[in-house]
Amino acid sequence: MTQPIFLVGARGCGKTTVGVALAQALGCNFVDTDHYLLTSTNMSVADIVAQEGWDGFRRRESGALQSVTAPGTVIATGGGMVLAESNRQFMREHGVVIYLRAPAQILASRLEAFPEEGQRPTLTGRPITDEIVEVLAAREALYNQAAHHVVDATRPPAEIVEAVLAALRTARAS
Ligand SMILES: Nc1ncnc2c1ncn2[C@@H]1O[C@H](COP(=O)(O)OP(=O)(O)OP(=O)(O)O)[C@@H](O)[C@H]1O
Ligand SMILES: O=C(O)C1=C[C@@H](O)[C@@H](O)[C@H](O)C1
Ligand SMILES: [Mg+2]
Repeated sequence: MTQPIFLVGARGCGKTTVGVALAQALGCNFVDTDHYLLTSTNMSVADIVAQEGWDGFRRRESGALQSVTAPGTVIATGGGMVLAESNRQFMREHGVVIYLRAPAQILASRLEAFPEEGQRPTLTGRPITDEIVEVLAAREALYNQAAHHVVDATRPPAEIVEAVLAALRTARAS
């Protein structure tokens, strides 16, 4: 697999968790746009948003997407990467895009257990578990638009990796 693989989906769907395991299974590199921003700016998402607002963060994450995209790489994107049409188009044109889909209730329970507030500051001013319902409703169509494949992300990570590998095999065979 030389084409980059982009994982998209809401906060807590497992892009980072699954991405690490998928890269290992494929013998690929792994990068995470949120982690790339953290190390390249030395600021958390919350720091960037406090200094530059969400618009500033969105500009930086679009830049991060371009910087990390390379052959033989699994790329975990930030939950809002799909908001920009240019990012959706870039991912579809440069690689295979996988949407890890899970319902709001499951996302909320994962985020409640591991909030990581520095990396997931509130998007709406409401508590993270409340806002996930409205954020998912607003973005579901964008995740679907961006994706070449949609994978059920409610299962354990190892099973999700298997489902992604199966989707990639199907795509290669057709
Ligand atoms: N398939 C899964 N089953 C159970 N728990 C999971 C699964 N995937 C991820 N988790 C847990 O949910 C939390 C969020 O996962 P992760 O950080 O991978 O999500 P993410 O999609 O990268 O979120 P973000 O968009 O905020 O970066 C973590 O604590 C992780 O251990
Ligand atoms: O869903 C979102 O808009 C976000 C998800 C995280 O991955 C981070 O990129 C940031 O907290 C924004
Ligand atoms: Mg992540």
